Amino acid sequence: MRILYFDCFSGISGDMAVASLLDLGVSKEYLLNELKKLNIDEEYKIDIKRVKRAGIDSTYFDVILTEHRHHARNLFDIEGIIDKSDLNKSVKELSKKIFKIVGEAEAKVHGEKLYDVHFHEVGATDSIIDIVAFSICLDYLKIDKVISSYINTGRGFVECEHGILPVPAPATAEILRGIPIYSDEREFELTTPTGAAIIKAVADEFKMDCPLVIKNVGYGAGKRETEKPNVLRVILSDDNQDELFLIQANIDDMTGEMYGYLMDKLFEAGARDVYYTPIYMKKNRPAVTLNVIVSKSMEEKILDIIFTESTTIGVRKIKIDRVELERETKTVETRYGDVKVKIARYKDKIVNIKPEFEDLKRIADENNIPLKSATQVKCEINHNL
Ligand SMILES: O=C([S-])c1cc(C(=O)S)c[n+]([C@@H]2O[C@H](COP(=O)(O)O)[C@@H](O)[C@H]2O)c1
Ligand code: NI
Repeated sequence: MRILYFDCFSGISGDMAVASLLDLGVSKEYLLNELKKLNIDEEYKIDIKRVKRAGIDSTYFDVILTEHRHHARNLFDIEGIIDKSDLNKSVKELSKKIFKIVGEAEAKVHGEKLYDVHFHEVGATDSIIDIVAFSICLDYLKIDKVISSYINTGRGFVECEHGILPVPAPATAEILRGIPIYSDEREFELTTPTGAAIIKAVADEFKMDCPLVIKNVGYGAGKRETEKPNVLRVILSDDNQDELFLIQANIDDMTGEMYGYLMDKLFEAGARDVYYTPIYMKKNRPAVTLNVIVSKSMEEKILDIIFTESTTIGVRKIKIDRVELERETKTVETRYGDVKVKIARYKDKIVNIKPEFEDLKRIADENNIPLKSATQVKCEINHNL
């Protein structure tokens, strides 16, 4: 599984997000060629260079506006530019999802209707390029899961076209509802509305202590130099090449509460799977087999938990092989909103299309409809794919 972890200890902005993915290895030429598909070349130039932030060599990405004409574009105009382009479907969907998050927050903060919000003068082109560039880079990396740290927003005040705003800026605060945030002593805006919308749109989870097998690390520079490194760090974790083991133990002397706790701990520590099977052991004792599937790099951490949190004094370890289908995750628009869908292929043919259960659950809750009805969007998904 390819996991991308966003380490937002100095926050996240649109520029930093794009820069971090370029630093991770996305082809610069590929990104620039894809961006041409937006057909707004005459409005901007792109500056990509290497800079140091508190001694860390990082990639810097900036959009320089070449026109001083004001493009007071609303969400409808921006969706039109994206839809008319030859960008691929996933890039279009993700770009529109991010823009909608920014638009909804601006609408809420300024008390306007979503499609009445005007993305501001300079902001429009800049945000279009940041958001679409990010979507192109993420699509290029073919990531299975995105995890983010808690978000450092910065603190103090920021001056922008509105005048002076508190940090996090009102739109940023609105976007980050429900997401864990914090700030340190730095009196700057570390997370911008665009950065917040990007992370909200793509992160499947927000957690600080995350087991990762580091394959590659990228650093995207923030605009200003601060004492602490003002960079967004991204970590690519890919344990697909890792050897896999099935660890088993037969246990007849634990309580149900202990089994529940043990399973939570094992998943948190990075087990690929944990399951219990009921068995009868020696002396006719009803008991349980603990089964844990784990990659070699996580094995020690998992054994530490088994031996401290269960009563077993030994385990069996079996090396296992897997046959995995090629898979990709797409976001599909439905009448109830966006749903993530996992598509699996066998010999180049689609053999399975599965909407994320969590998204169906959200649809059922938000629309106050039975889960059974939410699962009926499957037909719509097949049609819109
Ligand atoms: O232009 C507008 S409406 C605007 C609104 C807000 C609100 O919080 S409301 C904040 N800002 C500030 O503009 C810059 C640019 O942000 P990007 O996300 O476009 O990079 C940033 O300082 C925002 O806080 C602008
Ligand atoms: Ni605003």
